Amino acid sequence: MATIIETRGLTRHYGRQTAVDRLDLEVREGEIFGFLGPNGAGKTTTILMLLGLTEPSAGSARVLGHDPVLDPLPIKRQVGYLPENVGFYDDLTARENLQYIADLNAIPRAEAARKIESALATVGLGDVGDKPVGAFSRGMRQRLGIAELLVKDPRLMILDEPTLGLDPDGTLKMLDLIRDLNRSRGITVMFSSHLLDQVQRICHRVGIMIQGRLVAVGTIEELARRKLGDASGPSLEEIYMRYFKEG
Ligand SMILES: Nc1ncnc2c1ncn2[C@@H]1O[C@H](COP(=O)(O)OP(=O)(O)OP(=O)(O)O)[C@@H](O)[C@H]1O
Repeated sequence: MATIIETRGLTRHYGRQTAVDRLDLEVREGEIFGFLGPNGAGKTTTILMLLGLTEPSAGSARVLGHDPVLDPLPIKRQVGYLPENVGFYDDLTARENLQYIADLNAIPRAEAARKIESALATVGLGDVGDKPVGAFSRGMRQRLGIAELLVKDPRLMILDEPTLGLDPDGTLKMLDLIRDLNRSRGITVMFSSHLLDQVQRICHRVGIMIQGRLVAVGTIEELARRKLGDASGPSLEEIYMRYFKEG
């Protein structure tokens, strides 16, 4: 499987604080990778460095074969990024918001119209495409955020806490959507979360960040075996607590 994200010694300091500490990370094409860690672990900072939105203090990264510091444009073009707080124009409808994004990406009108219809249907917002986004629930806004990414036809989606603030139903819908997009379109997904059960539900592999350091990477089974000596028993929550406590 090809490597789609790779970092070597990736580091970011803020003043005296090290937000990301010599990170070696690999995400493979076709997988759903869960980037897990408590608040302040360095997940968002890592994501921003992968996208060329924040410069590393040391180390390097390659995303889809490009260096985010030297060559960020092809990354921005091919990666769909959902930030923790998605911004929309509240007085525009869902369709109009997506049209705006399509225009920004210079997608011809006829092609954009097709992509927008398909994206709205895929995320389950086909019926409310003409409603102003100001009236949308947080779950609907998050799904519209995914629709926005789909209009760009990304090879890779990087989602920062995509289920934050969603109720249980909204959370399930979002996770199912992520899994469907991965399965049916082969889109590689990296998503960050501090909610363990979610990651466990849909991720092929996970990485656990604690205080800027990646303390473990693997499938849930591998992590369970390594830390607890038993592949069948523990939940990710137990694994996470072990790593969290022991560092
Ligand atoms: N622009 C900044 N200036 C100063 N410190 C920052 C900045 N951005 C992040 N930090 C610090 O770096 C550390 C890592 O933050 P980061 O947002 O990457 O963590 P996170 O894992 O994404 O957490 P959360 O889930 O809360 O977003 C935190 O201690 C944070 O306070």
